[in-house]
Amino acid sequence: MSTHHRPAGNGQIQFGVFFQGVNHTTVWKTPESGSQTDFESFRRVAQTAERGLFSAFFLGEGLRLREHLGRIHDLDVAGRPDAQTALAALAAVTTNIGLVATQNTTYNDPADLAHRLASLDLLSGGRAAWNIVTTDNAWTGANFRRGGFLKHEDRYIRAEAFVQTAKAIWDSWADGAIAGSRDAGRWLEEGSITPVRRTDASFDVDITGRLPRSSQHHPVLFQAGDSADGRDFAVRNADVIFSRHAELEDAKRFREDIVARTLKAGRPADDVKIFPGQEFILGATEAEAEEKHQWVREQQVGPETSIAYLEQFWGRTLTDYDPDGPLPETDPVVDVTNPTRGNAFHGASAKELAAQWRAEAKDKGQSIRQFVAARSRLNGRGLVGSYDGIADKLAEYAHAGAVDGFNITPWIVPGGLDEIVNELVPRLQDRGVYRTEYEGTNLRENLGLRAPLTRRASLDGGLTESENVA
Ligand SMILES: Cc1cc2nc3c(=O)[nH]c(=O)nc-3n(C[C@H](O)[C@H](O)[C@H](O)COP(=O)(O)O)c2cc1C
Repeated sequence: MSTHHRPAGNGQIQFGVFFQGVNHTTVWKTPESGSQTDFESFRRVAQTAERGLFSAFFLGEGLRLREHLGRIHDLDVAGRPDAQTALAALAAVTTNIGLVATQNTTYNDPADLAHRLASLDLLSGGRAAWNIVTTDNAWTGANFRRGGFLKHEDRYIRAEAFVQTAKAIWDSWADGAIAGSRDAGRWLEEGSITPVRRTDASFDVDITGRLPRSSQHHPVLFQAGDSADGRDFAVRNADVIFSRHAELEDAKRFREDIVARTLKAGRPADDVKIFPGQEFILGATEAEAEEKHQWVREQQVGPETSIAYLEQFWGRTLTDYDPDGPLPETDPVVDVTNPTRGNAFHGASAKELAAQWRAEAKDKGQSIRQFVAARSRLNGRGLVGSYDGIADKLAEYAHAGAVDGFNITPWIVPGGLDEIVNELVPRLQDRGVYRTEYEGTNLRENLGLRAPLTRRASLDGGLTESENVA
């Protein structure tokens, strides 16, 4: 792949916060841990993020409780409030931070979702964003009699049609749709709302948008999904990618791939921003951070969690195995690891994977628990170090143009951002790689985005020359 592009980043790092709600990557069992359903947790994280000039507060989505071997998974917290409801409440107690709702295109309907997102956008003063996902959990499909679980390729076909329809709904009100004067007799200018009629394999709709535009025209579009289909979908539709590629060299490779795809899609090289998820474990010194790191890993991967992790791949209960002993010698009872059950090894041979892991753990002298702690995806992504060391590291990311920001996954809620905002942010500002105030009044401006794709021709007469440079 070509490497001649100038870095797509602008030499700055922004932060978002990913309030995970449910996941074993948040430590929920210490006295400092809050509740994942208490509004106070959301409020405190969002307001701390805003004090730290974060661009976005981000919520995931799960439409059904997580399941494991046919049971509800409850080794960590279960249940979380609807993202848009939580964000609407947060809009009232924040003023600048963007409010990002993860919502899937497989089980929702465009007319309904587009309206709810536009409502959040208007009511928050142009701060809403939609993180578009397709959802890979088959168990979610069981909730729905209609539009149940879809094959991977079909999910992206539906996603494309879904997003095009949502955009058409958002664009259906002309800029001057509302009559300027109360004496005009009618509230709306004649012909100012264009009906949306679309019939394709996924939808058959005939609707009109129900709201005028917000100051950022329509919600900002994030995307999370890492396959080739997912990446191509992102460069056709999204403003920002929420990626898994946080480690520096991996982030650079991912950026290159996305820049190439973005140019191919006819967009300027820097048009799609990249925010990988990232965990920060900080301390005043390296030694302090390392000690905290060990503690956090022990909390995240308890004995039962480490067994449950392996069970996903073995396809059977392994509770008779000692978490402090070696990996099971028996082979998995499934042939292929099943991507629809929520793990990350799509289609790998379960037996081969087990043999590989057994050898790896033996080689390193690791117990089940140590192996899983080392393997847990966030381990590869965690940045561990002193305040100054991590600030230097992030400046390196900024100068390399590897990312536009990080979506921080706090390992504890609600206090997990305090140290980042109090200690790390000022050091980044000293290094000139972090904002000292919000630049704009809406999320699109604060992320440094151009106008929405559907609005560019009408605003600019097409892409300007500077937008076209690669
Ligand atoms: C960083 C990241 C975060 C995600 N968050 C969610 C989520 O909150 N809810 C959800 O249903 N899917 C989520 N997904 C999964 C996507 O919906 C998608 O189904 C999955 O990545 C498979 O698509 P892919 O094959 O293109 O990667 C996330 C994916 C990524 C990469």
